[in-house]
Amino acid sequence: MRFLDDRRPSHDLTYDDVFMVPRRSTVSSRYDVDLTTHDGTGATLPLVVANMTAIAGKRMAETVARRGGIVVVPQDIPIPVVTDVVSWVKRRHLVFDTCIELSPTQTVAEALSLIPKRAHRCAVVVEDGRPLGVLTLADCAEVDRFAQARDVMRPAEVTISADTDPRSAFDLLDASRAPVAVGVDGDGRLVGVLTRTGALRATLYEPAVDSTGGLRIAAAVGVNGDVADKAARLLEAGVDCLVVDTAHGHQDRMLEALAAVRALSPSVPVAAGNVVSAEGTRDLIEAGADIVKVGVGPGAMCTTRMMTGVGRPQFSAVLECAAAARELGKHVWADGGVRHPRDVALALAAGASSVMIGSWFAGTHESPGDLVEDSSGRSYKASFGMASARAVANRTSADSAYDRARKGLYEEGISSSRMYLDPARPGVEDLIDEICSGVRSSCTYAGARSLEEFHERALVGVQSAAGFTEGRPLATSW
Ligand SMILES: NC(=O)C1=CN([C@@H]2O[C@H](COP(=O)(O)OP(=O)(O)OC[C@H]3O[C@@H](n4cnc5c(N)ncnc54)[C@H](OP(=O)(O)O)[C@@H]3O)[C@@H](O)[C@H]2O)C=CC1
Ligand SMILES: Nc1nc2c(ncn2[C@@H]2O[C@H](COP(=O)(O)O)[C@@H](O)[C@H]2O)c(=O)[nH]1
Ligand SMILES: [K+]
Repeated sequence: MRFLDDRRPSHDLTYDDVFMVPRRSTVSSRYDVDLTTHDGTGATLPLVVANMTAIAGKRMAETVARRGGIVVVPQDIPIPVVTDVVSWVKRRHLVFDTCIELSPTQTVAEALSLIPKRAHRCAVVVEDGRPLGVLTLADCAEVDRFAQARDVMRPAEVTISADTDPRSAFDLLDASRAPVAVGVDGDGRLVGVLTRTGALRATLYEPAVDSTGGLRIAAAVGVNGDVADKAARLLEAGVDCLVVDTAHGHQDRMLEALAAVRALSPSVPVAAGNVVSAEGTRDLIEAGADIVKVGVGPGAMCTTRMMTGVGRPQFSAVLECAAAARELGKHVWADGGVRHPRDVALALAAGASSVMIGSWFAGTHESPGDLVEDSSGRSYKASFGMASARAVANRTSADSAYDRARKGLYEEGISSSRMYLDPARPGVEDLIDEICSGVRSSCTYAGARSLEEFHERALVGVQSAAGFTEGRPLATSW
């Protein structure tokens, strides 16, 4: 990456402060751009979902890995639960979504509480593992809440073998009025469902899979307690990347935790953070990190900068840390503060191998929380930061009352935030589509076919607040 006219600014910058200048290009299609990251995580997209309890659950993990990204399960989840989640995610189908299954006698009331948990907006009525029909929200409208699924369901108009190629599935769905294709195995047992858009996506994205063909997933450990034991159990569970995470990553306890993890000789990459300086990056790499997580204070749920004055504008932090990591043959993830596809593109231009996203994905069907409606009928999910009073209370629930009270005094995150679903993009895959379109297009403007070429060719300038505002679209007239 170069600054325009080699004018490197004397002050630090964040994403909104910068823009990219188009360059002469030989890339004639956005589909010619390869978004694979080469940081050893095996992701085919440069997207990592942040280890936040309100965001990174098993449904998110399945959905994101199917499109090529990777989800980090938070350190606050008990390890036996993480073990179950890892094995569940690895058993998911690579094309079909896992769907909600209802027995024929379950009620419409139950269906209505379950269907909003899936972006494909339906459930499958199943008997002895075989699909009987499909139930959508429309089928449940104006029906007695105690009516049974078998009396309200519609027949599965498109039932296909789970090894049907996605392009044929797309054509079948396009020619029908069915909301989903129901996928079955050779014995006619339910495998999952596929929407028309899902079939399209299956032709465009490549799932992030391990050597045995299971979807990839990462998990985090903190720096407290017996880090080596927790890390060993997560590796045993089969995680594809281990993340050692604490607010202030450039501290002795982190360096000791990394040494303990490295002593296990993990065969998967180890990520660690957070830091915002070249010195911090080098120290973490020297202690054993393959990937350094960069970002102090940019997160949407984060109050660190207001509480402490500590942090660093994220674009400069990523640029400096990525350069330091590259000198040592290692990588950085740009963690936090990403709200638009442009922010992802700029972090990659600055040299990040991947971009970590939390809150943006909180307001989607796939985040773990229940969908709630506000007084005006808009749907949202509740979210919270991992250093918020809510998360600290959860993390310290086994401590004595005194210790909990002591720890409860330190809060650096928001405990309750409403993340509204975008009606046009209510699923995480809709957001991934939007991000990938933006980033592919950024790469072609820079004349790059890969993320490495993008970093090499990106030409970045500094803009005023008015420059940023000029780039925003206008919803109504002046
Ligand atoms: N990227 C960011 O800007 C930030 C991210 N977070 C996220 O919140 C989650 C919880 O992190 P964390 O609070 O580190 O929790 P941890 O459970 O990992 O605990 C951190 C430990 O380090 C000690 N510590 C020393 N200095 C600090 C410091 N400046 N901030 C916090 N702890 C410190 C604490 O001891 P003692 O309590 O005795 O001081 C505590 O025992 C993580 O997921 C982290 O990534 C949190 C804040 C900022
Ligand atoms: N200071 C705090 N930082 C937090 C907290 N919870 C999470 N985080 C950090 O934010 C990113 C995600 O950023 P986002 O803008 O995409 O939401 C996450 O990975 C952490 O580094 C918190 O409570 N306090
Ligand atoms: K913030």
